[in-house]
Amino acid sequence: MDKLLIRGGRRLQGEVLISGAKNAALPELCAALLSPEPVLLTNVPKLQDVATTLKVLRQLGATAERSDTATDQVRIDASQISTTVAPYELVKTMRASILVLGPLLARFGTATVSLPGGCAIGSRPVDQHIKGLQAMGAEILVEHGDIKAQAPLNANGQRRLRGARITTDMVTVTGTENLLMAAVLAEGETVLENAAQEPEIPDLAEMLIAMGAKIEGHGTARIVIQGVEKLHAPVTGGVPGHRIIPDRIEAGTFLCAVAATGGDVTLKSARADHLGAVIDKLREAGATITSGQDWIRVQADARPKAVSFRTSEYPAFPTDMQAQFMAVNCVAEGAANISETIFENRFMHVNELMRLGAKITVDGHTAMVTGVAQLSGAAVMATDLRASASLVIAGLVADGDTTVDRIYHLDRGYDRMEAKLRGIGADIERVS
Ligand SMILES: CC(=O)N[C@H]1[C@@H](OP(=O)(O)OP(=O)(O)OC[C@H]2O[C@@H](n3ccc(=O)[nH]c3=O)[C@H](O)[C@@H]2O)O[C@H](CO)[C@@H](O)[C@@H]1O
Ligand SMILES: C=C(OP(=O)(O)O)C(=O)O
Repeated sequence: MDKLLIRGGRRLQGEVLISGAKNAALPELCAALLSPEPVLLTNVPKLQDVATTLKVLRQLGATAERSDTATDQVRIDASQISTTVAPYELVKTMRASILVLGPLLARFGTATVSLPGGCAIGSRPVDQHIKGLQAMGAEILVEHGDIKAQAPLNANGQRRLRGARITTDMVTVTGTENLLMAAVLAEGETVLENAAQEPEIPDLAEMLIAMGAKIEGHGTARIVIQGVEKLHAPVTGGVPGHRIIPDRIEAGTFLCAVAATGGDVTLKSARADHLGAVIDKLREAGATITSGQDWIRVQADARPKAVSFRTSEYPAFPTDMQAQFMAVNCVAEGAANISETIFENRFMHVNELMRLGAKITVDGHTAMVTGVAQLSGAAVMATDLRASASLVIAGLVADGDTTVDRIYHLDRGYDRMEAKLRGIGADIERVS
């Protein structure tokens, strides 16, 4: 199994190119199931989760291939689907496979998708996805670990979802995405209240609009969709395809790395307007951040100051940045509280950070971090995707060697992280 070996203490300097967003790529690859025409996506990150999604689409009978020449491009042809069943063997490897449920049910009137189950960060039920689809007339049976869904018969004897007004009990990102993708081909109007506003939602909506969907209010808590009969291949500004937005969490991770180690790094193809809460907190920590339309520069010369924060739905501080910012606080001057409000078990990185000498106590949903002047390198183990990133940041700033084991978690969501870090001066390598 691969590990990362990091020799800490290097200042980071230079430029990094940010990849397309994992959390936009996954629903958008699944959205290709909504059309019989081939869908081209560009700026698709090279991640294990993307490879898994392509496997899920191929298992359904679609062709889904990355271009050999333009390697950020993926083409999906879902004109010939052989099954509408997504089995446990695939779904268990990636929770986001649940995102095929809405598109399959909307276009084919039937879908069976294995229940994803929980993961290291929490129990993560999908009850809101199911309740929303039921409000659209779907009959849903959950048995033997599968969600078996069927759309109602309409006057023409076709199985087609019906538009509905749906208010989810909580803000759910993939729940909003699944219901949005279901609604675009439903009969009549759907109103999604309490919708998630994360930037990946408006990006998905823009892709669907480029395919002929009628959507308003995306990016707000109330999305209104008028269902259409069919969708075509996406065309953006007269050009075939849809370009995925930059990954705000990858960008935020690099910003935190520089805030912790010190340095001067410019992120290219990065959107500061998607990272408002994180940038505010990094400025509070003492970093200087400047930005343009598609770049962000971070300069950090002194030891960071500890900063308290609380995770919440967008536009507040993202839970997917909590672990990485905790790593910054671990080496900061002073003490800070971090409250996690989205997932019940997202402090798995704490014990590993403590192996590196961090001073952290956890009380329920709050971690209290007292910065230390120096972390010391050690062998640590990744427990989930962002926990892995926080251990890499801590390793970059620690004294001596750190090895991070189980980096398959990191590979799920970061595109060649160690190569990008090496490009800005980090001493980091992948070892077997
Ligand atoms: C692929 C993807 O985009 N993943 C992101 C998505 O995950 P994901 O979409 O799974 O997260 P949700 O927004 O759905 O979860 C928010 C909270 O709602 C709860 N919940 C959700 C749905 C439901 O039916 N019932 C329910 O109880 C969850 O357990 C959690 O406590 O948003 C999370 C919150 O920003 C991010 O951390 C993940 O990176
Ligand atoms: C929790 C995350 O992803 P997923 O929802 O795919 O597990 C993440 O990206 O931090």
